[in-house]
Amino acid sequence: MASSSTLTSTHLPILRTILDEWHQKQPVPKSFPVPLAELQSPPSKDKLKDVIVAFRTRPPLANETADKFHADLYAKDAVVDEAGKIFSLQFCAGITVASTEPGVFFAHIPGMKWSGPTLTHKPYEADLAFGPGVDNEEVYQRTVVVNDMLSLALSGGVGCILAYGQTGSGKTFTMESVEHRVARDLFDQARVMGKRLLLAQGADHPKADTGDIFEFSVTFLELLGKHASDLLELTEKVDENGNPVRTEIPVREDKVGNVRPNLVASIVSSSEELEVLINKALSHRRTSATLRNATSSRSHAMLTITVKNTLLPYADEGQLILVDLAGSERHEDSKDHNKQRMDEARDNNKSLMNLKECVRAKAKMAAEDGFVHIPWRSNKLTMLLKPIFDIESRQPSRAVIIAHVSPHIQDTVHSTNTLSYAAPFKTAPPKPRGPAPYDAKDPRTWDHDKTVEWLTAQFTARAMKSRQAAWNVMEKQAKLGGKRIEPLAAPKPGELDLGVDISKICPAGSTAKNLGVLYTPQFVQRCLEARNSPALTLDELNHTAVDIIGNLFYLILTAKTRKRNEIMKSRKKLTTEVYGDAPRMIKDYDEEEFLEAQIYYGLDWSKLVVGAQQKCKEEGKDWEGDMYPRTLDDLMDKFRAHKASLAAQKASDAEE
Ligand SMILES: Nc1ncnc2c1ncn2[C@@H]1O[C@H](COP(=O)(O)OP(=O)(O)OP(=O)(O)O)[C@@H](O)[C@H]1O
Repeated sequence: MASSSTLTSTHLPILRTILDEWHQKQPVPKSFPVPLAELQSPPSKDKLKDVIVAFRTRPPLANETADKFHADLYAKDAVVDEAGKIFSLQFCAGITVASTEPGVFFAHIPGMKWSGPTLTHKPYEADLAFGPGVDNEEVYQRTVVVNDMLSLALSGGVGCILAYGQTGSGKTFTMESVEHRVARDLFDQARVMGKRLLLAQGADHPKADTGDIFEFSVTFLELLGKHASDLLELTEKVDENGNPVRTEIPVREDKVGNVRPNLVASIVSSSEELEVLINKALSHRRTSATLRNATSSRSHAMLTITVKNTLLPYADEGQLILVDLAGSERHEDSKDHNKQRMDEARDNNKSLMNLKECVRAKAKMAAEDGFVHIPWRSNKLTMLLKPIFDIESRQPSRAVIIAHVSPHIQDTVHSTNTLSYAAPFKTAPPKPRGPAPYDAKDPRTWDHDKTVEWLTAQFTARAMKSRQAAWNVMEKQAKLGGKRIEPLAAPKPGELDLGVDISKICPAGSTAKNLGVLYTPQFVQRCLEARNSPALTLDELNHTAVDIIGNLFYLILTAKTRKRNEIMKSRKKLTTEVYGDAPRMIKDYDEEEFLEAQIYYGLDWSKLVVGAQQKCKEEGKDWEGDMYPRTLDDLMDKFRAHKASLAAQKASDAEE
């Protein structure tokens, strides 16, 4: 393979001829099956994938070809201006879009034989592929809108859009446009959703006209190498090179397992305010990038919009995370860097590799509906994306990754790296497997009748509780008056008023699996619409509905976790069968590694284990069989990540 440095502009005419011949033999490229104007609102949620991957290439920029060859005066198609300066060289494509949906890019890889230059054409597949003629609005509609990312965040889920690619390939161009469009659409969509929810509450709600029930806060974080800082922090301080000095923000898990870096969270209440904030953060990013005498591609920039539903304050907060990733660098690109730049490049590449592992694992897990370990604790970037990768999170999440490549043949080596990085994220939708065998503890296997029975039991328990509470009050009053009342008898059939019509919450044909994919506000809305008596006040019904859907999510999560434990157990059994009964503690760590980890944690070890045990007790979970092995797993994961970063540091020090 000829690298961009061995390829010269004199090869371009022959490469273009080979490419033309190849193009003539190819079928007509497939365009999008549904034109932009006819794009429907999001498909059914069952059909949405957890990870969607798109490729994008941009048009060549003016004089870019000449710049890439440092203006080769002897090129056959060089156009020279009066001053003798090359201002134009004909462009040669390094990428061809063969199909847009499903997406297929061909990378044209130049090579050299004794007989002259050659081209190899390698296909890469994604869910979507955007060629140079596709504008930002279409990219936004086909990635963010079609995949329902805004409603996901407004409904308490987590949506993440990531832009990946080589420096100059168009990541920032895409992400800035996505950010501005999100600012444009988010508030309108929030008002529509708010009005719908308020309507279900009753028309006389004070905010029924505006639908103004969401609160939005925004943070903007920059991760440069291992150093996180707040792009919204105003700073006057500059270092000796004139670079702005921002406070380093620690990125770590707190006691309850959240990763919430201490950033300035700005409250915004309109598209205009969000626009202003985005522009401010982007200008800080540009300024610091320019002052550092580099491009923005050296850092990851993460804009997080957090959404709180004031109508359902006890439901999870939604998040929309937009990440403009640092450009990946090849060793060749970084050979002239100073130590600091090399360290940054190494840290960036490491975080991008970890990100790849996590995204792949998430995509695989969703496609197979099974358990796959997601190593999100392995570095700061993936830790910051914990809500996307933590399999134990109850929040639904979805990620769209847009991989950008340069259109030029001189960049094909880089482009193939980018495409082979992102292509494995594309997974086939889960195969229809027929109904899973019934398992009383796994709602995903329940039929309609069992689901109705469970819902009825949930509402009955709630009604019994309020009946008991009402009786307690009566008994207390009677006691004060020196009287006694009859003990509370079991309700007669039909006597208990549940306050809702269960058949409206779970209509014919619907099962727990269908309810499990509803967002919390959707389930609440359904319950409000099914309200048929004043037995439950609106507020009580809101609470009860959030509790019940929470219980259902919990059962589903526990069923998945049980599966995880079974898989881990069977893995251990397999290892024992093959290797004999090695001196193992729980799972697959040996005693030596276990001891090393305990030394690393010191006194914190027992504090963390006892803390987890306490929490487990409070939550009524299984310690021995479930939470204890998991706690150890987590501690060992962190320890291994620490060991891996020490090893990487050592290796790079040795290289120097
Ligand atoms: N689809 C596009 N159409 C037209 N111009 C584009 C497109 N994508 C990118 N560009 C232009 O290409 C140049 C490089 O794009 P951009 O800065 O977004 O790349 P990048 O990958 O973010 O680079 P870096 O990593 O260095 O920040 C910019 O001048 C941008 O305006």
